[in-house]
Amino acid sequence: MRKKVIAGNWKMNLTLEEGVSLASEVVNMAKDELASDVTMVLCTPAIHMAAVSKLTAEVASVHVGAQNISEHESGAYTGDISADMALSTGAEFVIIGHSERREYHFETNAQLAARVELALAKGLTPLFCCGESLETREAGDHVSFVTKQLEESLYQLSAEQMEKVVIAYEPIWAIGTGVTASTEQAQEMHKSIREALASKFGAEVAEKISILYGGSMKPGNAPELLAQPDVDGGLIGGASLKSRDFIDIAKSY
Ligand SMILES: O=C[C@H](O)COP(=O)(O)O
Repeated sequence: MRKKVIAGNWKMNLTLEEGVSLASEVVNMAKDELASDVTMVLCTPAIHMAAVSKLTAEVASVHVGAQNISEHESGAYTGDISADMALSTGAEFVIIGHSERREYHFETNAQLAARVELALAKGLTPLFCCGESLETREAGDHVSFVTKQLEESLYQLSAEQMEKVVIAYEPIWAIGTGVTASTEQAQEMHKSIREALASKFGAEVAEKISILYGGSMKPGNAPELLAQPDVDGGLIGGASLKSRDFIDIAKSY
């Protein structure tokens, strides 16, 4: 049975006070309403993580994640945060390779490979993001593009390491646009990702890996997306900033 993961990516939103208030609402609703087999993750801005971790400690199903870590352990990297720093706040997950970081910070697949390895070595669960642009999809190259992202950032891992990674497929054209991938588009890509992982790491490993969908997921479209056989959860941006919507998505299973 694959882990069901509903992760919220707050991106660069909310003051510390607003973030604590949102996390508190999510924790209280999760306590009252959420099935125990759903893992929720709040990927907050770095400065919120310690305070939010204190709140999530009250409920076993809600965890904190960082939105990024450096591939360096420590040193003169102004503005970056290390895996150890994230861990010291109570974070257990980390988003690696979000398309916004790939685009605005020019992160490369090789750099992301190093971050995934460091996260695993330190005991953080990587939420590894992949996904194609509209141009790539319209050219019909989406499967090969995403497969290349996996090859260049994950194929150096051992099967034992790979089992600990969570993948998030986020078509760039669906992020923050209100346009969601159709259930067929999502399932096609999730199945392709699982097949690629099976051919590299073996079917048994691939079957254990949770593959999340991200891109305009909302309470209205979550049930049909989450019902797809290879969709094991969601990485949610905008709708994770509203406690009611976020919890309702998690209840869609
Ligand atoms: O990390 C989350 C994704 O970028 C999805 O964002 P969105 O739900 O606002 O489209």
